[in-house]
Amino acid sequence: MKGKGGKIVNILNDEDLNWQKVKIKGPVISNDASGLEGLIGLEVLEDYNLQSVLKGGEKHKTPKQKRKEERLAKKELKKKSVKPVEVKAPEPPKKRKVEEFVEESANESEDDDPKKRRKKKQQQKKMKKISDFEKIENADSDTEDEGNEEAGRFVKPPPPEEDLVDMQEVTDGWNGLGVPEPILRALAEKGFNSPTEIQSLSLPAAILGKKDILGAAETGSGKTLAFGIPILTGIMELKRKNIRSGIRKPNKIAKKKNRDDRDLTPPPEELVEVPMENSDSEEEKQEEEEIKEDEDYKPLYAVVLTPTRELAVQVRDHIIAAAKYTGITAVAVFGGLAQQKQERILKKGPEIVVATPGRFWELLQQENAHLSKIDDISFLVIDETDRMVEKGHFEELKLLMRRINFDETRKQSRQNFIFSATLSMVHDIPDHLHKRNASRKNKIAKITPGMKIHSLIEDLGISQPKIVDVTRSTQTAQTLTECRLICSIEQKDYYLYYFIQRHPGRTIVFCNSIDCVRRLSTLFGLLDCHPMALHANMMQKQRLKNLERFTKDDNGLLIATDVAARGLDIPRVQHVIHYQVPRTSENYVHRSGRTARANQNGITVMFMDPGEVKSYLKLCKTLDRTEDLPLFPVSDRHLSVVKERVDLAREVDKLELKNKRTSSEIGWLKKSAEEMDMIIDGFGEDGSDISDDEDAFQIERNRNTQQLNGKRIQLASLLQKPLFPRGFSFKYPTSSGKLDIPKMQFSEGQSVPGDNSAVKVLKKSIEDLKLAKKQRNKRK
Ligand SMILES: Nc1ncnc2c1ncn2[C@@H]1O[C@H](COP(=O)(O)OP(=O)(O)OP(=O)(O)O)[C@@H](O)[C@H]1O
Repeated sequence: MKGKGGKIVNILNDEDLNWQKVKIKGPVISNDASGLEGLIGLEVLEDYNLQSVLKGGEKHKTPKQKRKEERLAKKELKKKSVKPVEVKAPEPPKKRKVEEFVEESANESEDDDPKKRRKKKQQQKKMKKISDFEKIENADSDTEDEGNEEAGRFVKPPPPEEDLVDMQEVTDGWNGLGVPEPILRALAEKGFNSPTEIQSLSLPAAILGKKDILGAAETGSGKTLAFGIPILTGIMELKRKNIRSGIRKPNKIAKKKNRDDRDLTPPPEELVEVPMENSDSEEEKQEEEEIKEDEDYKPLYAVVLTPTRELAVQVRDHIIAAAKYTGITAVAVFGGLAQQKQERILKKGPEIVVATPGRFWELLQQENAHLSKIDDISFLVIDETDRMVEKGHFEELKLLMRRINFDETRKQSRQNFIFSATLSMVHDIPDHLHKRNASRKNKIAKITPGMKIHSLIEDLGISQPKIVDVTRSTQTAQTLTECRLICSIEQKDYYLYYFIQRHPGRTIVFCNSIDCVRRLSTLFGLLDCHPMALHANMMQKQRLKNLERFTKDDNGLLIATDVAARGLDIPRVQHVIHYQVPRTSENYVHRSGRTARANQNGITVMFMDPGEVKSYLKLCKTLDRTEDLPLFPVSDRHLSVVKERVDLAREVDKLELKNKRTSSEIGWLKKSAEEMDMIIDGFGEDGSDISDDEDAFQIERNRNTQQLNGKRIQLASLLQKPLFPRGFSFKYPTSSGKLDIPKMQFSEGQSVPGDNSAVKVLKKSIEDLKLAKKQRNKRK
């Protein structure tokens, strides 16, 4: 219907449409105060296209009006419980059926029979799960489309049909966990046919139940994807629903608490809204800008915090691999790299940020626009949590938690993931407290795993998480073989060289200090073992480079501090050597966990000198070990050759150091002489050496150099000879005193046969010892 002179006239084009005049009783020009003043006639239009009417109308609305109308429409729809009409591709009949069933069942009046009622409820629950899963599946295609429109880099052609069939077979093991198809596709590509234990227990609670997860599982058991998959699934869901944040609804208590808090605490000054008197056009302009900003808004959905930089890079890579077909972006932000570069990366608005807490907090303090959205994140992960909450280590984490937990509603609508291999590990009361306990009434009790977990939940402000603890009482991976090697401090270098030569393979050596890493790196460099160092005082670029080189070398040797102990997932690490007994049981578990990952075999050898026995016993107690770790067998016959080489390398190292010192002393002398305008013995007026024979410094330097060169040549010729000659048989002393001689055949150019691994050698030696013991007992 239109009135002449009304706005609607402009909306519809008179020439195209079939307007019909309406006969009105009485005068055509109304002037009778009946509310129709100015009306000169009526026309109706019955045959029209609603879309064009709406579109035409939209043109004339201010953004404010539009938003108001949208709000009203939504309210109206809510009242009527009608879903908003979306232009959708027709859904496959099966999926529609499931949803209809759920809705129908919900609307049906309840049956009188309680048994039937229960059965129906269970059925509804089951169908709801399937429906949720299918909704997520549907979301994938939506998300991909969004990605396609937003950025060309996310455009992915649909997989060919035969691929889909194959993929379904491959990913059968993931059924019923709520993992959407694009993620399944990426998992299939990686050959992950079924979930690991921690994944299958956490995924349904996280994806379908939207629960906080507190997960503890052995090292290398796939914890990264146990939080990575639910986060990616959740982001896909939020994107599909066009929701910026809040994966779950906050409860009423949270809302009330928030209201109460707000009533009690005055808002910070910067949050006080100052009413502005804007003219209409100014307001409209502002709103238009707001809308534009809205369109450009890139939400930060998830933040993952890790204790080390290398781990941040690795977690990002794992997430990116799983997100390959989702269009979701993830970046890593950590200290030691150019801040500007990281700011540039953040400007692109990645949906997931993996970070170390220090750099994250630093950027937040500088009001980085993207990271400031942390208040609105939907997912928070604290990886290696027990390490992250250690006193004095991560003050920034506490500050971050205080900030994001300030708003109770947001806190409640955020999903949290707390993971570590040693989350529930507890320690005995220290000796000094034991003594104090004896004289006290109020005794200090040992903390239980439950208490530890509870205190973590309290510290981090997490609500009723699902606790998934699948760690074994021994805390280490099932496929890990553990042993020790007793020797003096002096002998440790010999045994390390022996081990590396005798058992080639990717090896990580852990030390308790940076100095020790440096010394060993130099020594084993001289012994041609090509070690890579990793410690906190290295340049970050070098750290990453060394790690990369190590990863590429099948016989790589990494010498590191505990900075490499947690989380690093380097494929096919065969040996982990604790050059010193680790300071904590947690460090032992995490260091050892760099091998025997993802059900692969691996061995860990702890070198211990007599001074370390006490630490070793403490470690055994915490790790619930009732028996000593077995001793790793070493063939003493070859230690003399090993010793000769290592000693020579040590001498070369010493001489090199001496030479460097002499050179720097000469340099310092020259510089001082120049500054004081002096001529000193042994140098000409221009500071040049005048005679090598006359100057004491020069004489010493020359002698050193000669000696050094001689030793270098000697070492080089030794290193050219095979350490274990061809046809050599290893002999290990047994407890009976007899020598056990394993039969081995060495091929040309191969010092140790491939199948003679450290694990096998140890197992064989354990069997032999058992046999010898049996025989001894028989004789008795
Ligand atoms: N479902 C799966 N099937 C096969 N391999 C998997 C699966 N999930 C993860 N993995 C692989 O297992 C390895 C270990 O995973 P991840 O690094 O997540 O272990 P983790 O439990 O976090 O170990 P840590 O405690 O040392 O940090 C990785 O190489 C990962 O790609």
